Amino acid sequence: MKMSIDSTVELLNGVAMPRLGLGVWRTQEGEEVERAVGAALQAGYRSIDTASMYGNEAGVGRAVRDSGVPREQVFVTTKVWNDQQGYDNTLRAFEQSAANLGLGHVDLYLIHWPVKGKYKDTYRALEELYEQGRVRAIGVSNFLEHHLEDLMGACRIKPMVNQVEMHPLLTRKKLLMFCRKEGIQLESWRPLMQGNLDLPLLQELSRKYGKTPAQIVIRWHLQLGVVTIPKSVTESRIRENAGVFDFELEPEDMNRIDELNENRRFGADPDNFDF
Ligand SMILES: NC(=O)C1=CN([C@@H]2O[C@H](COP(=O)(O)OP(=O)(O)OC[C@H]3O[C@@H](n4cnc5c(N)ncnc54)[C@H](OP(=O)(O)O)[C@@H]3O)[C@@H](O)[C@H]2O)C=CC1
Ligand SMILES: O=C(O)C(=O)[C@@H](O)[C@H](O)C(=O)CO
Repeated sequence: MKMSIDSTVELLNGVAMPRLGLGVWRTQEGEEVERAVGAALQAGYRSIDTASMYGNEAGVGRAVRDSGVPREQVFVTTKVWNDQQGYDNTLRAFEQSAANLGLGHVDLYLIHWPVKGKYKDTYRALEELYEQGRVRAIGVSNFLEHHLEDLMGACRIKPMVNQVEMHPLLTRKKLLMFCRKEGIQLESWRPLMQGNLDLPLLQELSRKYGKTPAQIVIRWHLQLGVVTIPKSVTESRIRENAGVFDFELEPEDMNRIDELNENRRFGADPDNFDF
């Protein structure tokens, strides 16, 4: 029998978060981001992942407002950038992001990267915003186990989400287990390896299931219980990437994809970044 997957996961505080969202990194502010977000909402997406660093929060907000989809049905994530961290700076950065978006509350507010010496103060500001009802959920991004342990030793409200680089060449099994044990929802960025999908196994599975390599990879994330946010500005691909709820990868194929792991990052190492 086909494994059916709900369209949302329940976060630690009971808030429902869509399992699939549209990522908008390097999607230009203005027409490009408005078109992409509009196409995604029309295709059934109900989650958009932006960040103050992406420079397109205003376009995301306009596209959501103009879509005709009720605000409460759309889950919008944004993130505090590295040079905005610290308690007071983060509260200010949030006001700017909220004004850019123009959507009232923010659904999920994340610390973008674990800036040493600052992320605990930054997180205190996120707790404050959560308690004030300005954000429906809070969490982190690019946190390794040691960052999470350090933060959880100091915070009052457990992070609800950890958004990290994850894909078939970087499977993050230990971190995934750790987050599952803690009830922290893992969310994968760069899920499609930036479009580098021409691996022989993905081509083979594409033929076997009658699905594209991108759909095979997105389905692998979903069957692992990971929330994912593939990016595209191409309408046909935006629709394609949402066509992942009508088939199921067999357990042995899930394992074969797991075995592609090379611990290979396309992005920065959270223990060694400088931006
Ligand atoms: N928290 C963090 O630090 C980070 C978060 N992110 C988030 O994660 C999102 C996704 O990651 P991202 O780095 O954008 O990379 P992805 O792995 O999502 O890949 C995006 C690339 O793949 C292409 N693509 C999309 N769909 C398909 C398809 N069906 N077939 C072939 N190619 C396809 C896109 O092209 P095209 O657009 O031309 O269609 C684009 O070039 C970001 O947009 C951002 O929201 C990303 C990096 C870091
Ligand atoms: O896209 C993001 O959210 C990121 O944080 C990264 O792309 C990061 O900015 C980076 O890779 C810088 O080179």
